[in-house]
Amino acid sequence: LRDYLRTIRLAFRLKGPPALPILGNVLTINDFKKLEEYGTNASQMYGSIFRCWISIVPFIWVYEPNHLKIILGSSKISRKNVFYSILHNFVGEGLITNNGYKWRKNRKHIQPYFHISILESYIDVFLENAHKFTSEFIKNGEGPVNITSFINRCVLNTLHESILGVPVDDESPYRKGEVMLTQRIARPWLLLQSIFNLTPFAEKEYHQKLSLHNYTRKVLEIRKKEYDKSSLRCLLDMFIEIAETNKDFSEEDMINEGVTFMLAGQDSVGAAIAFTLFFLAKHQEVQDKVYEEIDNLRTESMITVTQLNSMKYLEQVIKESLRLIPSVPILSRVLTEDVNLDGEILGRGTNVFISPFITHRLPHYFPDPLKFDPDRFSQENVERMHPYSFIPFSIGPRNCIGYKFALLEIKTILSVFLKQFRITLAEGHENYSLSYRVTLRAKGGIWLQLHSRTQTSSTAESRHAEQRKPWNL
Ligand code: HEM
Repeated sequence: LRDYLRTIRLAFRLKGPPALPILGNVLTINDFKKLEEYGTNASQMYGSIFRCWISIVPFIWVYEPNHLKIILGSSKISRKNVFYSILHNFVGEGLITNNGYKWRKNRKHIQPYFHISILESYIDVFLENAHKFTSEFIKNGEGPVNITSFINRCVLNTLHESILGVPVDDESPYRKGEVMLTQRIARPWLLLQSIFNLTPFAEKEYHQKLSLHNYTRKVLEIRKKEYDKSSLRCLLDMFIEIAETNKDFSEEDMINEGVTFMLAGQDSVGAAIAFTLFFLAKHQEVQDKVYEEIDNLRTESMITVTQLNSMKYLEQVIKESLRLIPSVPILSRVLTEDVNLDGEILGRGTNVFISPFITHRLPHYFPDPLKFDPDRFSQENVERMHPYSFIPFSIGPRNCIGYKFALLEIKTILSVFLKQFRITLAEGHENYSLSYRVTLRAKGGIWLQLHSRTQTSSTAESRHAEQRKPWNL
């Protein structure tokens, strides 16, 4: 109670958007235009921190890189808060939602499997799915096309094979699924589990979780039967290897983490690819430079980590796109110690929102912040950048474990696709409007016009598929 009263006193002193009695600011969560406006102008409107109210609970928004260094730089200062416990209902208890010993133990076990030398083994899967994705348009014409659902399907297939080790089938519950978190925040009485349990949403969520977990359990059984230590094919195989030597990594851990990785790597990557394509279609001169970089690569049958790492300009473009539209625009934490942010004391127990979206638009770190300019990420500019000013994958001990995986995947898909097609924006779709459900997305999708770069529609996909071993389910 004392911690709560301290935060209330702080919240009354700080500036923030106008709030309704009892509801506070929760209605804004479905007002994407307002969210975008606050996100873009926060520092000019409110200074270096501001408050909002989720019903009667104050949340403090923190976005200055020096403040983020204090909060995200150490796992002792903050922990994941009640919103992540709500996500337990969806993803189960995995790296994203856990705190303390459970999180530390699993992160330590899994981290080595995200070393670049191991990620290399996924590149075949990335490449095959990149060719499948691209060949859909070779077969079906050049548009205009809403590219979003094609990207999402490609990303789902890629994850299914690299995390679970099996291709997507009709039974896969990962094809659908809906996070209830934002709906619950918009109706804060649903944040009380006992009330939420009385609603049909609770039952839907329960069945969703059950099917995700049951399906993953079934796949794990298959992987166990096929397990061959000398050729680990997917992340579940690696989990089996961890469990062999670590008694504290149980079957439940494998399932919870399997579900977590499947959900963490989908919409985040899908949004990053879709928005990067949008910006490339809008900025032809940038697209030309990317094409120049990938033109020399022979991506038909193989691609290596070295080649992917050599695509420096493409990486700058992806980063600039993630700066403007970070797939995960808001994180949340509760402080476990008092912190002093330039003279403002945030007490233990204070809930904070951390917003990559706001940080990435701070004009004192990114001049002319709304301008799409990949040169911000040239090597010399990056050397001068505050390390906590660009945080699409978060930063510190709880950063995204999958960020290298994501960058390799995104680069593979984009380079194969852009080698085949020049893209422009479809008529009438020159702008996007944002919507938000834990990740950002383009309302109505991203519409592109495709222009084939080669007249001979080489069936690179089939050539590549011939070289890969078939999946033996
Ligand atoms: C563009 C793509 C991606 C973006 C922008 C992204 C962003 C993030 C962010 C911001 C966090 C921190 C979340 C928080 O603190 O609440 C995070 C955590 C995480 N991400 Fe990603 N992610 C991406 C792709 C992936 C992929 C492909 C995977 C898995 C293959 C993945 C797995 C995870 C996991 C397991 C965590 C929790 C890590 C921990 O707390 O130890 N992510 N990601």
